Amino acid sequence: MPRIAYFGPQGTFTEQAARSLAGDEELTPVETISAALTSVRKGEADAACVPVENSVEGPVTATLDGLAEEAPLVAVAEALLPVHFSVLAREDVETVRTVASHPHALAQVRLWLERNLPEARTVVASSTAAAAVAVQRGEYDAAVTAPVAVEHYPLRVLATGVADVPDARTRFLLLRPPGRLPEPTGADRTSIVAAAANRTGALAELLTELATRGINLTRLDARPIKGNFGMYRFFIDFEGHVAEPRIGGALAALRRRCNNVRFLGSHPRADGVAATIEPGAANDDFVNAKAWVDAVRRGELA
Ligand SMILES: O=C(O)C(=O)Cc1ccccc1
Repeated sequence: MPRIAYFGPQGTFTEQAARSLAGDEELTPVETISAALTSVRKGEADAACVPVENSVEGPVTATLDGLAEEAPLVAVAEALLPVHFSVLAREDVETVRTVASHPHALAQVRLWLERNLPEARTVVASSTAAAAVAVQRGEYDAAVTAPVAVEHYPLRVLATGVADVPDARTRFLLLRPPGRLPEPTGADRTSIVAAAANRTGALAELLTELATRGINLTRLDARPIKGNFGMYRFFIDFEGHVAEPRIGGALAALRRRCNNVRFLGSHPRADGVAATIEPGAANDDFVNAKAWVDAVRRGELA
């Protein structure tokens, strides 16, 4: 049976995302984002489900770095989950002195913790569910978890629906080895990672290639290139699908201009928001303009 490795253990937000993206695949929890990517690269799993960004803390750096290096993987689908947390504690705990969770979860409940558990020191865990496991084992007093965690880890529920930012969301990717791309839908996202040349204006030139083709960006993150102090690679998401002429043209231009470009996928957006098409930037505009140039080259038009 095909298998999806997800960032676990059981009861993470990523498991929820993987369930929403899975068909008949079996879901297998793994301990880290990097282990999920590795299991696909080794052929132990057919796909990996990992978080990529959230609206409070921004990028999930383990995912970005993991996609820029080693064998290429491409995103074929995404899920967008509203994120609010439960706080779970062991039955025997009277005063919560330690509260564990994934760093992105701790960042999203900082104010709530200050107000409601002022004596608690925060401790970073590999995931929200790993924090619940550690609480069960007696390592910490409480965990900030996904709402489903309590079904796997029977702890005392101190609070539910906890979120400093009410509309917080996290986006998750389903990643596979390169293969057939999802069909374009008109509401797609394309992702790349590129290392701009180290000279004045290089990033501006790269972005101009997108802007002049009427391509709307949805995310831009810089990450250091390890072992190369001061050098960065840029993760760029934008509206559209590589099958569309304006996106294909932009990727070709980036390939010419950048030291390194890696295609990270074109797939339907989870929110279904259709691409903004600027005047002159629709598929037909590109196709017709190319047909005109071809005719000029054949000597048929002036
Ligand atoms: O630890 C988890 O449950 C995850 O899936 C990562 C995460 C952490 C915080 C918010 C959303 C996703």
